[in-house]
Amino acid sequence: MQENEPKNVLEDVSCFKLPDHKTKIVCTLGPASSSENIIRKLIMKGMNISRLNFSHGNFQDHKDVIQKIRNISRELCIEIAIMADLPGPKIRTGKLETEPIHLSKGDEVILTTENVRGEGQIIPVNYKKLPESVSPGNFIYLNDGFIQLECLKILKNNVYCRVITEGPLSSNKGVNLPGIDIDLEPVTENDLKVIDFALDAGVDIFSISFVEKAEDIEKVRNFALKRGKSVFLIAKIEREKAVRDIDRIIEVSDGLMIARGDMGVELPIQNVPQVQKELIAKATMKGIPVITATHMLESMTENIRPTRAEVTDVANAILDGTDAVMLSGETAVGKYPVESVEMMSSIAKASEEWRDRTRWGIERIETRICGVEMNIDDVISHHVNEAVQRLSVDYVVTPTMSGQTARRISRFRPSTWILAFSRYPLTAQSLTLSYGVFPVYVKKLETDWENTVLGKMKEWGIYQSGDIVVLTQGQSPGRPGGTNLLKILTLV
Ligand SMILES: Nc1ncnc2c1ncn2[C@@H]1O[C@H](COP(=O)(O)OP(=O)(O)OP(=O)(O)O)[C@@H](O)[C@H]1O
Ligand SMILES: CC(=O)C(=O)O
Ligand SMILES: [K+]
Ligand SMILES: [Mg+2]
Repeated sequence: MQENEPKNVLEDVSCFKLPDHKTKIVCTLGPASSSENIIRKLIMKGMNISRLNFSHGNFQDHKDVIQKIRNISRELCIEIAIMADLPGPKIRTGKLETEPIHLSKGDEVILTTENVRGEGQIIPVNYKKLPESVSPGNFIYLNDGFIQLECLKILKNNVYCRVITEGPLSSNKGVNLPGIDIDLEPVTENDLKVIDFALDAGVDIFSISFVEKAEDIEKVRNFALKRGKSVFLIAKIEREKAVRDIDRIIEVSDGLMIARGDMGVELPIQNVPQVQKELIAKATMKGIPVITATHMLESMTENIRPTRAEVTDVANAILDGTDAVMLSGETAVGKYPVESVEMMSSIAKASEEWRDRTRWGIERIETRICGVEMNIDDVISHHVNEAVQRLSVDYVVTPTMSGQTARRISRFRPSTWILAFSRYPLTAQSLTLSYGVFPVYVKKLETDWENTVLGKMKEWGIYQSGDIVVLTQGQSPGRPGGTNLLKILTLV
């Protein structure tokens, strides 16, 4: 395992603040959330991971935001991970002269691949092969599928369409051609440039858009390795191909994102909930974090209160077993970014309390994990979970190199916090994504790690005589995957 520079992680954490919920919250930062003031509030209200969508904004903007997040994270002493979301081969509309424009039912519009600004009925699109890819009768979707066009005819660089479903359109919105084979590699040249930039800025968590196969993930990992960096790679599942090849993709991914925005156009929209449930179950079994994304509190982009359906959607994703929930437009461009995170946190808290009480869905997870062949890590994590349920355990404490042990325990969604100590910055960073895990980066974690950890707990004032702590341990703390001991301590 490669050791990256600890640019992006709190060093020698001297404070300890457990949130009141264990579900992790990802916020997309954008124009509505790039000021220090808003970033500070988002962190205080529960953001764990900042997502920078490199489909928008420029490198300088992102660089400034990265610096601000780091400064404020240090000031508040709260670990925040930064995730760079790669643009991928997403086809988008170009720049419109005035925006938004309204496309009305029955209108005729022209999608052009020429390098022009959108005006009147002309809408530029950034995919040169559009005219040869579509045929009359095909449907083309704009803006996450909210606008539906039917292709009428193709003339040179122009695709003439009729508006079937109307709606507003702005610059740089997604164009989807479900069912049509598009000749674009999932990891583009532009993506590699973004990775280059992000690695230099100390970002090493990436979400890879429009993944189709395991090789897409490997391409990014190898690219980073050549630059001497370890990376944490989240496969964004938003294409039918990825859903079909999910088992191979999971094998090589460090995490999954259920990218429901594009998924809801690329797949029949009514299949999204089932895919969500299956992906969460698969990721949980594998012990990798899964993020449920897009439209979670969409109406809060404009309104201070969400709909009942949205609140229920967030709660249901948590009850399905998601590690993290994500906000997109709500925090990037919305009117109420801070209120949106606050709302997420309160839904998470209520859902988790109810689940801890009723054990809703938990037995299903346990049965699944214990129903197949178990390895040593599985057995240890299963017994940690047993201990948490039978004794009134105050903390689960685990030293971790790759993060595996902490993630395996987290799979059971225990009601106790898992304090995960690592001397690997990327491990500490990436554990911010896992349900119920509180990662701590420590510079030194040698054979006497138990004293280091208990010392930290004393320093934080959470060491109380009579507390029960479950510790896991490997015989050689330097080796990954070697956890083979479980210790139950009553602190004196
Ligand atoms: N850094 C940014 N600068 C400007 N606008 C942004 C930025 N990040 C997000 N947005 C805006 O917020 C909207 C929602 O964000 P989101 O991250 O879901 O992007 P998207 O373009 O819809 O799709 P995808 O996530 O598939 O790239 C975007 O459509 C865009 O208008
Ligand atoms: C997040 C994202 O890319 C989507 O939902 O499509
Ligand atoms: K993107
Ligand atoms: Mg997408």
